[in-house]
Order: sequence, then structure tokens, then C-alpha cells
Amino acid sequence: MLTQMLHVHNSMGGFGLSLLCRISSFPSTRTCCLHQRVITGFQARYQSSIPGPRYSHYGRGVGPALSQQLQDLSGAEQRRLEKLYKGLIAGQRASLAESITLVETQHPRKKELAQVLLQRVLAYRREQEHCNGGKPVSFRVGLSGPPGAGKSSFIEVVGKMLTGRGHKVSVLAVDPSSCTTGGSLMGDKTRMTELSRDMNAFIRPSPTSGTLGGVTRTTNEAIVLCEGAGYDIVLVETVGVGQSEFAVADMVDMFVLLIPPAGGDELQGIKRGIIERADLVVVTKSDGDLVVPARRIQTEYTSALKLLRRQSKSWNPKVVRASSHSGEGIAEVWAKMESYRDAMLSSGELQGRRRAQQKIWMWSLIQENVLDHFQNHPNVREVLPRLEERVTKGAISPGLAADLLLKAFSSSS
Ligand SMILES: Nc1nc2c(ncn2[C@@H]2O[C@H](COP(=O)(O)OP(=O)(O)OP(=O)(O)O)[C@@H](O)[C@H]2O)c(=O)[nH]1
Repeated sequence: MLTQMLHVHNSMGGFGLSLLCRISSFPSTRTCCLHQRVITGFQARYQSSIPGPRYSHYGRGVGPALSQQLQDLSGAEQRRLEKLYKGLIAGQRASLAESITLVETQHPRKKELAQVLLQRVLAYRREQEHCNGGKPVSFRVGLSGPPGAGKSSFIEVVGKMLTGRGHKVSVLAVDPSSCTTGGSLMGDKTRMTELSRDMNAFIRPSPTSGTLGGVTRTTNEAIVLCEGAGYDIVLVETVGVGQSEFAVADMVDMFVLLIPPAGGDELQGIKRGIIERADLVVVTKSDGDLVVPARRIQTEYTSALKLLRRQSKSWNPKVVRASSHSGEGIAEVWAKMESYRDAMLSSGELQGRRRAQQKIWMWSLIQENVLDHFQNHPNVREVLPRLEERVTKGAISPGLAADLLLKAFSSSS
């Protein structure tokens, strides 16, 4: 029996969540070496015969301020989490959808529950990885490209091909416009109609509100939940606008850029920085009259990639062409993705990338929370408008204003 201590608290003084709980997780090493479906069935039965996880009050010994904030889960909360967890690892789509809704919530108590559930799913996934020789049990692919590049058509065709080969595919979306306009870039049309009817696929649209940091955090957590539910391929789609594609590149094993066979102005929006992050560039719509421009774009990008610094020792980024309409090149694109995964897994780079990403996300969340805390601090709010005005008028330097604000912030603590 594996016992975990989860201690999530905010040492900056009362913002964010504070939770200390203990989670018992159960799959034995031997059982998890069985086939996935057997494991799930076994666990569902095994778990029902053992007492549920204990979420105890570990307030003693952690200091009066924190211990006061710690709360036990009520019986109803325990039962809800237990039901969600069981349903999730049994691969029930309704439980997965409900679990993702839980991690997306803004409600403080539900946020805490979501963290308890996540820790449990993480423990389950670690056991599975352990049985898989320490290798990840899923492949996470980020797909980005300008609006209209053919992303959803591509995901639909690749997704269908993969479910046809026995994979379970989940598709998560990060829509940068969700943070400003309620999701108009990706959410205003029915996307991937066939894939959404496929029982081995799970499609989740982007959360419709929140900051980019918030949306990307919940996407990171949704990835974990999808993997817990047995989805071995997780596709994360975003549109190449704003910073969302960099955020997605930081949460996946492989980052794929989709480029339409257009030139000039239409490609202006593609940032050089994001081309550097691409492990694979797919020139889309390579059919009919578009084959010639698609070939030209392929040559241009192949030359451009040669000039960029290599991201990996075991993989050279490639440029391929495909058509979701004719199906040409689709199987080849997937074959390239598999070669990438195999090369990165055998060199250990993929595992290293995942470890590095955990740290990136921890710091990015800290930055977001600390900034939020700083901006909402009463002392800072009091002096901020005047200092901002003086800086913009050139009366004081930005450096001095920053020093004064930081002093105001720290003088209270
Ligand atoms: N000729 C051709 N057209 C395609 C292909 N794939 C997509 N299209 C067309 O390109 C347009 C945009 O395709 P989508 O798949 O919706 O593109 P998207 O990148 O998801 O678009 P956004 O959701 O706006 O970001 C549609 O009119 C598609 O029919 C293809 O392989 N060949």
C-alpha cells in the first residue's frame, strides 16, 4: 500500500488553497502488469472491498496558522470522490467529463477536492508507469496552427485512424480567445463530428473563461485525468494566436505545427519562436491544386528548420505534407510521430522533457499566483495608481517605482 502525503499550501499568506491530506492508493506492482482492462476491472472490484481512502486531519505539528485552515472531507465528499475515481479508472466517459469539470471549477472547496482526486489519479498513473518499465503510458501531442490551417479536419482523420487501430484518443483544446471573448476562435462551430461520436474518443472543448494561465493549468490537469481513464493518446489542440501555443508546447511530448499551403500574408502570423519549438511541421491540404504550393511550403520550411538550433539529440524536426480530404500522407505523418516517440523514449529524452515540464509549470503557477497576490495586496493597491502615474509622466524611474511597490508589499508581512 502506497501512502502519500499531499501538502498543498500557500506560504505567501493565505491565498490559493491549503490542504493537507493523506491518500491511500492500492494497485500492487504485480496486478498492474496485467492488461489494462484486466487491471481496471480488478481494481474496481478490489477497491470496493477495502476501506475507502482516508483523508485525515494532519493539522498537528504543522503550525497553528496552517492547521486551522486544514479541513477534513465530509462523508458526502469522500463518497463523491470515490465514485468519480472508480468511474474514471474504469474508463467511464461521464466520470472523466465530471472530473475535468471539477478541476476547472473556481469554487475554492471544489478546487481542493479536485486536487485530492488528481493526487490519487497521479498515484495510479505512477504505478502503471512503474509496470511499463518507467516509461510513460501515454503519448501527448500538441497541435497548433493558424486559424483555418485544417487542425480539426486533421485531428478528425488521424483520430479516427488511431481509434481504428485500437487506441483510445482524447482531444483537449486550449482556446486563447476563451480568456477574452468566451472562446470564439475554436468554439463557434461543430468540430470533429465523426470523432465525437466515436466511443474510443473523448473530445473536450476549451474552458470558456479564465486567464490563459488558468486555462492551461486545467488542461495540464485534464491530461492527467484522461491518462487515468485509459486514453493512451492525448492530443492538445490550440490555435496559433497569442501565447497559448508556447504553453501547449510546454505540456506535451511532441509539438506539431500545422501550416496551410498559403504564402505571404497568410503565413505572417506564424511566429519564428514557435517554429523553433516544432518537432514536426505538417503542410496541410496537400491535394488537388494545392499540391504545388504545399510542396513549395515544404521546401521552404525544410530549409528554414535546418538553420534553427536543434532541440533534441535524438530527433531532427521534419516537414511532411498531408491531406485530410484525400487521406494522403496521414498514415505517414503518424508513422513519423511514432518514430519520434520511439527515438525520444529510447534515449530517455521524452521522460526528461516531462520532468522538466513539471518544474516549468510549478514556476509558472507560482509566478501567476504571486503576481496576483502582489497586485491585490492592500498596501500595493493604495500606492499603485500614484506610482504608475509618476512613472508614465517620467517623474520617477520604473526601477524606483518597482522598489517602492515591493517595499510596500513586504512591509506588511
Ligand atoms: N483541400 C483541403 N481543404 C481542407 C483540408 N483540411 C481542411 N480543409 C478545409 O480548410 C478549412 C478549415 O479547416 P478546419 O479543419 O476547420 O481548420 P482549423 O484549423 O481547425 O480551423 P479553426 O478552427 O478556424 O482554427 C475548411 O473549409 C476545410 O474544409 C484538406 O486536407 N484539403
